[in-house]
Amino acid sequence: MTTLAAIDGLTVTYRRAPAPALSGLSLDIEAGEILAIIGESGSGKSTLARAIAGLLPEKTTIAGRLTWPGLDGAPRAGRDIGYVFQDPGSSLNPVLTIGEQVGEGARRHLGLDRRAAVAEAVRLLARVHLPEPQRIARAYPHQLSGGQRQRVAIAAAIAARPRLLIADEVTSALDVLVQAAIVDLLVELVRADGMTLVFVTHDLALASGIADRVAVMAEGRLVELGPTAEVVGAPRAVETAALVAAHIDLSSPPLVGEAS
Ligand SMILES: Nc1ncnc2c1ncn2[C@@H]1O[C@H](COP(=O)(O)OP(=O)(O)OP(=O)(O)O)[C@@H](O)[C@H]1O
Ligand code: NI
Repeated sequence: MTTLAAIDGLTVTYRRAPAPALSGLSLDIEAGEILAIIGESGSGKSTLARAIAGLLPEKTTIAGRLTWPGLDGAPRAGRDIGYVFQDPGSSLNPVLTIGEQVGEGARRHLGLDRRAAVAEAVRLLARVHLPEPQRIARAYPHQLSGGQRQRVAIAAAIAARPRLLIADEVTSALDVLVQAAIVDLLVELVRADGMTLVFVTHDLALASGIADRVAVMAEGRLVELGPTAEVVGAPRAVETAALVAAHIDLSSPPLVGEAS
């Protein structure tokens, strides 16, 4: 297996924060894997995701190393890494058409002219299974449902054909059926293109349904990392065990690795 990104001793302290949000975190991301990052609210999942993508705010103190053995050099923002946020309403520009914003990445990074970029946008909108992609390309974000907007955000994130896609709680604002469809879409896209997916969620069931490996975070530290079935079936960290137990208490569908 090729290592796409190697994180070594990463410590992140936000400006004026009393304590680091990430403390000495080490983790390799393998090329082509689906890696889920789970943990309670405030455990540092989004901080890790943003650190990997180079999206931490200015004046954040960052120590440790992040290297990219799987890339030719440092990743280019928006090109080598695609990022999908929780709320597509805030990541999409309300005054640009869907086609303009999805085509923008292709125009900038793949050197397409305006016409070609619009055609590429329509192709991408079809890839994320939006009905009538030609019509949607001419629409504005407010004319779409939340699930459709999230599909648009995914199309925009993959427009420059990134090696790594980071999805941070991309389904938590959606209802359950739409959640499942969006997760299926992400898996379909990363498998088809050989992309690597970092899937951030507080939902262990959602993570265990798709991930090759699961990383469990607590209080800014990595407390467990392993193949999904092992982590879920035989948790070693108390924090993982608590997440599994909380899931069973909710009597949701069985997790991977549980006896049914
Ligand atoms: N921009 C920021 N400035 C200061 N502190 C921050 C900032 N963003 C996050 N934090 C703090 O860093 C810690 C980790 O937050 P982070 O958002 O990474 O957690 P998370 O696991 O993604 O949580 P959630 O599940 O709620 O999204 C928390 O204590 C949070 O309050
Ligand atoms: Ni978060």
